[in-house]
Amino acid sequence: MQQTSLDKSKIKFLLLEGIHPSAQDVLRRAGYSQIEALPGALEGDDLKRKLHDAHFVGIRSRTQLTADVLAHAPRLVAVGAFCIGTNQIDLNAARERGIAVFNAPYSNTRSVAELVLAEAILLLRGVPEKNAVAHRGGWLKSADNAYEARGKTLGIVGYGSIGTQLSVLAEAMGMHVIFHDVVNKLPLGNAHQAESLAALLAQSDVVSLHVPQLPSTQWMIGAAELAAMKPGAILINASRGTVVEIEPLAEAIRAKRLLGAAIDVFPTEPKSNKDEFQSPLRGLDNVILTPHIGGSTMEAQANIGVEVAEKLVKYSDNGTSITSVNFPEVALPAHPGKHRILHIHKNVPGIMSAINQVFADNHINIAAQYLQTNEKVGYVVIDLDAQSSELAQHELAQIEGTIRCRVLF
Ligand SMILES: NC(=O)C1=CN([C@@H]2O[C@H](COP(=O)(O)OP(=O)(O)OC[C@H]3O[C@@H](n4cnc5c(N)ncnc54)[C@H](O)[C@@H]3O)[C@@H](O)[C@H]2O)C=CC1
Ligand SMILES: O=C(O)CCC(=O)C(=O)O
Repeated sequence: MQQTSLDKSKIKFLLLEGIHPSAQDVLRRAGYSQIEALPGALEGDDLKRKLHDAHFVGIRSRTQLTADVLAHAPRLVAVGAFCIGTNQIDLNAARERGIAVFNAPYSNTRSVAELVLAEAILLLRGVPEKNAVAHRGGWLKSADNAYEARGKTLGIVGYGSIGTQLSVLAEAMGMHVIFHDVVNKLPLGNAHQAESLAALLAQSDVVSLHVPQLPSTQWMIGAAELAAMKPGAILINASRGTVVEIEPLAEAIRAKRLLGAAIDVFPTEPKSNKDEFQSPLRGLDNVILTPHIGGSTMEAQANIGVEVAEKLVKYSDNGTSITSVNFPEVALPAHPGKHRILHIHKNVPGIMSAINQVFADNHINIAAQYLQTNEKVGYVVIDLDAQSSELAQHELAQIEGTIRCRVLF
């Protein structure tokens, strides 16, 4: 169980994976000075060593925060995922340790949608292959297998933030849009929901995947699904590398059953820009291979830096956990003149009564109290007079089921 009450000068932020400097600007403006920013991801013992005394860590998609890694981060209060996906973090393990996780659910949406649309147009025209041939000194002037996007059907799998943004852009280009989602979604514009994934695959000239990494999306496009696509169709994956089986895709391209593909995410991705990228798709001219840069634009990265850093600052400064992906969400007002206790506990019967008993037994007046729970964890925030906070924190920390107890001044 962690008991903490630190002033800002002692709070350590570790920012990995080249997070945009806008994040540091936000943290410094908020009064935090202990910030270590590294350009790459860390793993294994290097990651554990760095996390040992960090209170906050910022990562992107590469750093794996497993249960084992989190167990080596005794002071960690919150994680900032400076991206959309949070599959690289064991969210349950974090929650059970009282570690809140925040992300940026919308800041790179547009960047992904624009890239995908551009790839669809280039692939429909066979540009990647013509470009590769020209680089080798050839000249592939031909209209064979070159098509306009206008009038073609785009099938979007996963009609969430990116899928819907892409849908609007594609319709503006004159494409027909159909989509498949596990949830019934309001279609934008003239798009409509396909009856099933199979129906979408059978009708689409371009299939683009925008689902999260989940057990249910693992290998959702394999040999059978590729065979169910229209002959000469195009596949685009800028979601997660676990969604598409790469060998059957390479085979479908080699056999010219599919016209082309654009793949931004891979089952195994190099750990850094210095490592070799290995894939059966290498050398296939009509496959666009990009190094997981769907969200990597200056605009998106600067916005993400600000958005996630602001969430970490709010959580650190006053306990606000709104938009956390694994934690009860509490929006808290400022607490001028009061100390604030943040008590994170297992959501078990009787624990709130034990907490309130501490205040009754010690005659401590509660100025304000906020409670939010989810299935596993409760998060109670209590404002009280400064002279009582040390005693209250000490007593609250003894309650069975306490995960973490922090005081803010
Ligand atoms: N390549 C890159 O750099 C980036 C990749 N991403 C990836 O894109 C994913 C999607 O992002 P958003 O659109 O913001 O997420 P979102 O959560 O807004 O949308 C995902 C949609 O997929 C649907 N879905 C879930 N399971 C499904 C299934 N089995 N079949 C069909 N639909 C299913 C959901 O109902 C939801 O509508 C992220 O989870 C992330 O992994 C996101 C940003 C950048
Ligand atoms: O920019 C990154 O590092 C990861 C982008 C991504 O995949 C996401 O936002 O989920």
